[in-house]
Amino acid sequence: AKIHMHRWDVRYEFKSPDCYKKLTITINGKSPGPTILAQQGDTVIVEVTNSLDTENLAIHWHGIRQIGSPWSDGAEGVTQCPIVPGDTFNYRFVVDRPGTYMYHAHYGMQREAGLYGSIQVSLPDGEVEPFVYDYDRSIILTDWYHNSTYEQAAGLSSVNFVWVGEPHSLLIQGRGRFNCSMVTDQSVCNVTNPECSPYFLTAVPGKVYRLRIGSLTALSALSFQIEGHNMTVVEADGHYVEPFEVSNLFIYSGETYSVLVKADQDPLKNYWMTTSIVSRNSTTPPALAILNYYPNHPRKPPPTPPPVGPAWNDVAARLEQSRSVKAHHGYIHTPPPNSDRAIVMLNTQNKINGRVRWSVNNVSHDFPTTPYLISMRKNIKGVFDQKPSPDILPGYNNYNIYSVANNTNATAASSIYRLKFNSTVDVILQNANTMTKNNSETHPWHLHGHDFWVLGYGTGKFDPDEDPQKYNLVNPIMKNTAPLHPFGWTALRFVANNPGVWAFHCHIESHFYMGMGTAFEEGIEKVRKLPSKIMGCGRTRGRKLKTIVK
Ligand SMILES: O=C1O[C@H]([C@@H](O)CO)C(O)=C1O
Repeated sequence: AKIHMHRWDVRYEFKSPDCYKKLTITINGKSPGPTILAQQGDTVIVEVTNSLDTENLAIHWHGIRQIGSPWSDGAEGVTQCPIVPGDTFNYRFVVDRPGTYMYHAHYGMQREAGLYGSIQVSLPDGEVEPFVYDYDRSIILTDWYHNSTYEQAAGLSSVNFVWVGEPHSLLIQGRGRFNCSMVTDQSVCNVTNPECSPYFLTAVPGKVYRLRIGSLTALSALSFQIEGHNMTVVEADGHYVEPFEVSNLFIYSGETYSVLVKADQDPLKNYWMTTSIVSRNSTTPPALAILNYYPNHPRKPPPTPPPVGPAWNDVAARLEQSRSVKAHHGYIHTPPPNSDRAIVMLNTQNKINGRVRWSVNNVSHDFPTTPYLISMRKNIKGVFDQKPSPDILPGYNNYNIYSVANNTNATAASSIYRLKFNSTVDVILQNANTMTKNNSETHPWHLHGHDFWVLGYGTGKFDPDEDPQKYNLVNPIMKNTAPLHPFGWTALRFVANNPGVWAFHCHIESHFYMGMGTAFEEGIEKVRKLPSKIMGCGRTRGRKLKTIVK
């Protein structure tokens, strides 16, 4: 196994990814940042220098389980103190499974300022994938706001709630196009800026392309489509999928998919690749990229109008595609037949102390200033709420998921779930109506430190007697992120076998910021000695000195 050493300098720079000039977080001058390439079993070391000057930093390696290195997970408040301006921090982890992963900032709402990139882990020498292709490309889809994360965070957490609203544009691999005619100042928005020229993928006629598509949107659920070409889904979150064909790929923030595309259309023209918003009635226009048939000019616009994405409110189509994602027949990890514990997580929008928040079982999550991993491993008392979050909302049976949420009992707390080491845990995510009439949103839930089996998706309210009998225990896909569809439920199973403390949260940046998450602790006593570099905040600060003074 090899060791890959990366040195990253993270700073703010003015960039124009959608032609509009905005302060963007870059890595070594780039957003998206450099792609991490490694082979299964390799060690990756990323030496991160925080040159943001006035802002803390933490970076999460999304989909990497961090077995034996929970302190490298990069979840600020959970596994480490933030990297303060000017400081350097080494992330060191083993990439133990082949597949498509991502990295992104995990401090405040920093991810949406542009700190993200791809991780590609290849198979060991001599091993092959269960599908063939000629070339592969990584494409990360994001949505993009011209407002600063500070402005957004202040609006979300004030009593006079200001919602972030719909994004200004969508980006395909860091490139989009804002309508500059809405901006008078040419120096702020200029369509001829090369930074916002459309992304293109050059295809040699007859060849097969593996597109590794990831989504790191701040808010939006997306559909991705290529004019005139179907796509065969072959990988999801690092696991092989029993291949199925789609004309559009639904993808939620935090997910990755590999699709195969054959360049078998008219080679004399180029084709549109587009991504558009679903699940919200958005005003944001689709992003356009070009599938360029060699040797046409890559900027030659396709002669036809871009394909229109699916209807934003067609939940059934999205549910059906979610259900189609199953483990590839030669690569099934069979889940344990039963679970030791089932946690039903009711997702609600609430008002707490006059502020709009999101809750699970009436608990809206607040992060403690002392990271859980450190306080639990070092037995520092009194830094987070010890009363565990409930496994089911008291009165759940009478909760009407279709009525406007008015459960005034919700509180903000830093409590988490403690799991028995090696136990099998089911999490049933249950959606509900928001505080807006006839409204329920899509929430992609992401689990750190594990892959879970997706046992099933359902509509309406989960029935604890009937629905588990319909779980797919035969060939469920394993993932690290799965959508919870409007007014529906999603059932997940995982084995709590990775010593550490692991965040579990809605991957929508603003929802996570508004409390939509929690954490799981398992086997904390098995965690090796914590590196001192993760400390320095909250009650982890100056501990030795304190003892001496006493
Ligand atoms: O958290 C959210 O708040 C708004 C809306 O529910 C209240 O303005 C919205 O669309 C969200 O997803």
